[in-house]
Amino acid sequence: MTRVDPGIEPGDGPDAGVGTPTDAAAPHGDSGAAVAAAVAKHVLDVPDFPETGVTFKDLTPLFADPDGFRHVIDAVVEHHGPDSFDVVAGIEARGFVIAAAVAYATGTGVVPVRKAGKLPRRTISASYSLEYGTATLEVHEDAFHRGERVLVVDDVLATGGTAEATLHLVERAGGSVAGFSVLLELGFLQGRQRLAPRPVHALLTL
Ligand SMILES: O=P(O)(O)OC[C@H]1O[C@H](OP(=O)(O)OP(=O)(O)O)[C@H](O)[C@@H]1O
Ligand SMILES: Nc1ncnc2[nH]cnc12
Repeated sequence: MTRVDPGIEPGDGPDAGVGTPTDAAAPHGDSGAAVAAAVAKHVLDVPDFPETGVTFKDLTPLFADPDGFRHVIDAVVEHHGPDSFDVVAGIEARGFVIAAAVAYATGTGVVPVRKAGKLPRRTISASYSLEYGTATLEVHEDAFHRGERVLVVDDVLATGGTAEATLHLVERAGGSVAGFSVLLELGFLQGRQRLAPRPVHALLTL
């Protein structure tokens, strides 16, 4: 199946909400420069979203690009190697997209880590703050088997609040975090430090 490019270029239309290519002069990350460049190519910076002062990194063009998407999923799978985790936890919302593809490629399953109030059965929850506000994440209390090795995936690691809350949920639910994979890390926000000593794998670090 060939996807027709909608032909929208950064800078088309009114400025507000269009986005500009992210500034990654020498792209680097934990899977090497080529993978980092493949991510950077499809990231748009959206100023003042969702609130004034925040530059939002929009990865939806990366998900929509067939080569880009395949490239990043392959890089995550390759990094972790066979039999290094039992299940993939995807963080709502964009982490779901990555988790499903990684799980399919590795013959594992997906556990959704959801925003509060979305899961139908008994949950455990953890609240946290991020660049723009506070939120609560939940998993079903029986989401993980005891000792199950969990790969946690998301699109962006910024302050690390979201990932750290997920770490606590996995551990409280009886699992153990084998590692984190993100497509984009905002290194200046030092989220990685909050997750130490668990391994963090970022395809592009800005
Ligand atoms: O490292 P942190 O500072 O915690 O930020 C990272 C989180 O922020 C974004 O999600 P967001 O909370 O915007 O939710 P959404 O995916 O539902 O839009 C992103 O997808 C990560 O989950
Ligand atoms: N600047 C940002 N862009 C995209 N997702 C984010 N999550 C937290 N900060 C973010």
